[in-house]
Amino acid sequence: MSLKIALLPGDGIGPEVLAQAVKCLEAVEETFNQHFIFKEAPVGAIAIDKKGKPLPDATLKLCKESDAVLFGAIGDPKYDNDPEAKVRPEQGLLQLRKELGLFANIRPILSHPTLLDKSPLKKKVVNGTDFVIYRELTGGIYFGEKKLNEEGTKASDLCEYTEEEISRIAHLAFKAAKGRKKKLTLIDKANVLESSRLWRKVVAKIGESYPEITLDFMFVDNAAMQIILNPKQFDVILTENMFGDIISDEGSVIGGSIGLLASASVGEENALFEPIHGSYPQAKGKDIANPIASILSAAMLLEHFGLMEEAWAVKKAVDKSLKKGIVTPDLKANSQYGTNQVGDFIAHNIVDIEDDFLMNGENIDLGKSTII
Ligand SMILES: NC(=O)C1=CN([C@@H]2O[C@H](COP(=O)(O)OP(=O)(O)OC[C@H]3O[C@@H](n4cnc5c(N)ncnc54)[C@H](O)[C@@H]3O)[C@@H](O)[C@H]2O)C=CC1
Ligand SMILES: CC(C)CC(=O)C(=O)O
Ligand SMILES: [Mg+2]
Repeated sequence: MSLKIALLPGDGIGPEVLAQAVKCLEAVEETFNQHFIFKEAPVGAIAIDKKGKPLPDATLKLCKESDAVLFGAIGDPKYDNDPEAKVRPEQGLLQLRKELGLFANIRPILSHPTLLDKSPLKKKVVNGTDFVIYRELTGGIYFGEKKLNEEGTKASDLCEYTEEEISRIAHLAFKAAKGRKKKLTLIDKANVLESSRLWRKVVAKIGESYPEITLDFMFVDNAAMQIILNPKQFDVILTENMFGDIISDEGSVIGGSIGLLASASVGEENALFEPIHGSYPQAKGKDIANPIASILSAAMLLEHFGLMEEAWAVKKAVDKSLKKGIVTPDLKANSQYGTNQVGDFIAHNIVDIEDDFLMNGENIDLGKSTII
């Protein structure tokens, strides 16, 4: 298979972690005889500096012409610390999601057996956690009308949803639940927000056509507590844009580091893969950022195109780095391994699935994920 992949490194640690994902895809090319055509383009703060806007036209064009986008991260303190800034790196990512129609952001949250002591939560609480968040990505408060009065003393952001926007992601989430533990939890704030009441109504109606799925509802404030008290109760979580953003960072505490969590953003025609973390500017250029979230995002890209053996090989190599302790300092204080070394180790361990089977006699189950 030949795939055109747009690489958008972005800002901060984005370029460093994305480079490790590319190394792994190059190892997949060599090992499995696949062909990837990589083309790179600026986005975020670097694009504002170079081209005057966070999503230059040529970057958007490249993404539209590619089979998939592999994204690093965007964001820079010079904008975060300037409330008056007229243009912001984050607008580039939001515009890209909208333009590509990426309405569903899929964020798997898993505990890893060798990392149970990395979570501040009790081992018995996190052990066996395996849920996935379906976060609506192109609607809600991040995209609603923004207002600031002339005096600069009153501001508002509108949260709007249509039945259609809710329904298309709800169907994806119900279908995902069918292949999992058959439970779907809608997280909302329907006791207060009109938009959440529409979510409940639409999702309950759609649930009638998925009778095998147990549907329940949870208010987001309670959910924020339940995710760290009893994460194993969840299977598929469906939620709106901002709630999904917040609870997924919270969920990363279960796995031991946000530097492990990958995501896929999908729509009717396009797909983008990115870590859930941001540009972690404090770590830029220090070779300490965990590249695994980016590498596992590349594995999700492979899965998206049905390259299951290839994705499995990447995840297996990630597993090996975790088991052997070849990890960045977020997972092992004073670790001697940096972003690049971890990336090299994982890339070198992407081996042909048949060889691995013969060497280790392992019972390989391609349908079962290790980290993602
Ligand atoms: N998708 C994106 O590109 C996103 C961009 N951002 C932007 O990123 C910038 C920084 O935002 P923050 O709130 O500090 O979030 P962040 O996710 O960049 O960092 C928060 C904390 O998470 C940890 N962390 C993040 N990535 C890591 C990695 N790969 N390895 C190890 N530890 C890691 C670090 O402890 C860091 O202090 C802002 O400008 C923000 O707007 C934030 C979230 C998502
Ligand atoms: C920076 C935001 C636009 C995005 C974000 O925090 C996320 O998608 O997790
Ligand atoms: Mg976020």
